[in-house]
Amino acid sequence: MIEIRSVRAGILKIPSCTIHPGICAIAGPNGAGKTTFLKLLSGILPAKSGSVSIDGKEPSACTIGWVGEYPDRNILFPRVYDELASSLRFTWQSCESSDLKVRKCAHDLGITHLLDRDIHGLSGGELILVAFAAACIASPDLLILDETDSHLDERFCHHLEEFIRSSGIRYVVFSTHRPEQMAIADEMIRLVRGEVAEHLSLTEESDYAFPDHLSNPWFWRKVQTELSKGGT
Ligand SMILES: Nc1ncnc2c1ncn2[C@@H]1O[C@H](COP(=O)(O)OP(=O)(O)OP(=O)(O)O)[C@@H](O)[C@H]1O
Repeated sequence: MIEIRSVRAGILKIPSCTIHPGICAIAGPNGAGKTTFLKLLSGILPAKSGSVSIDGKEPSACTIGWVGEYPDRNILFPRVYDELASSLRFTWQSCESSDLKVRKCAHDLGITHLLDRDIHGLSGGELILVAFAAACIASPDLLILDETDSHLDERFCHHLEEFIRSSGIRYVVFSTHRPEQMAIADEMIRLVRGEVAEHLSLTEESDYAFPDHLSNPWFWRKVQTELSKGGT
């Protein structure tokens, strides 16, 4: 579990919050504290008081993958292939093993055609996919996606859940403004002015009342289920 206890950090005031293994969506209006919350989980932002632990360890002792809205700021290598292989370079694995991992991940994400491209010529969405692949290849304990979906098309967003679930990454926490994206999560936390206004499971329908069906993650869950069955 990810346990947050009596935390104050930046705008955040969180008495207690537990995130379970799986996919967790962070929702809330602009300035509510979503990115701050993600920084807290990743250890980038230390808590002024209280504690954060991931399976009993401090975030700094865990492998954290972070993909932001503008990943070009964190990309180190000019060629896509080298960026994807970067996290494997110092892990004592053979070049063959590292090459296989890079090519499998690129294949699974549908970005094999980008492997020899220069990072600087990529579109915003392609950059996100490359940063996402590089983060996943490192097998993080926690993968954080901060509003990455704002650059991604519907086809990829739909594919994202399948990829994440087959990746074996224990915790994925992402922020989004899109209810149809929240629908891929197992649980959702809604922040308002730095506080947890709601924290609910999306695997069991509750009596939570979303104002209308288009802002209701369960509505989108049903749409996705129908689409995956080939319905209309
Ligand atoms: N380094 C900082 N120094 C001062 N204030 C900050 C800092 N980082 C964030 N804030 C403030 O904390 C609040 C929450 O910011 P945060 O980026 O976490 O919001 P958010 O929910 O991710 O917003 P958005 O949906 O607009 O991206 C905002 O009012 C922001 O101005």
